[in-house]
Amino acid sequence: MERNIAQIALFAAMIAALGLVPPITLTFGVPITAQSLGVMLAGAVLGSRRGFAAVGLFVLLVALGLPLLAGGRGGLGVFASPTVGFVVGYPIAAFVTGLFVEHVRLRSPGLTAGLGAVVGGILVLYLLGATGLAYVAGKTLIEAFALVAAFIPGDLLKAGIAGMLVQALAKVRPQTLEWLRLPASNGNARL
Ligand SMILES: O=C(O)CCCC[C@@H]1SC[C@@H]2NC(=O)N[C@@H]21
Repeated sequence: MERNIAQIALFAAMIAALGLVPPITLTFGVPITAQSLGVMLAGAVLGSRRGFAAVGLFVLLVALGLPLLAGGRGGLGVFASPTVGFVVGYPIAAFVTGLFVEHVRLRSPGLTAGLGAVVGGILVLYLLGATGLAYVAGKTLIEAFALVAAFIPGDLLKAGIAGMLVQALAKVRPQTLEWLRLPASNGNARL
């Protein structure tokens, strides 16, 4: 229990720390940010429920006004900005990444985590992010998807980094990755 709380707090703090990397804001008001790497890692390392809790805690602190988003932003105004779908989608992206690693077995933990990050941290997050962007900026969903496609190369790189970090963690501290111990007979797909 205490260990869970400590890990959840640690990952929320890590996402906040990644906000210190200066963002590059694109013309449509959504930045390239290192924080989405933290979201991928939270799901890939902690799994679905604890990953959701860690990222949810981070988003709650932002909503309460702490300037934890890249560039020192925070407060309820964020939820009326072009990034609303991404911020609301962060915990869901971590949850889906976690679900993936808990239920799919690939050749290595790193590959499982990397692909989980692509599914949760790119596919699901972009779906929510583009929906929010379309709503706030008065664009069609197709137009919003065309805009957020600009993030794909950077986010594929982040998913690769998440996979490599999880692979290293699986070697030096496998007990951290609780999902590694889930039995294959537990409905897990082996690919
Ligand atoms: O700081 C915010 O208000 C949220 C920014 C969301 C940015 C999204 S996350 C997925 C994609 N990859 C990036 O680097 N930026 C966008």
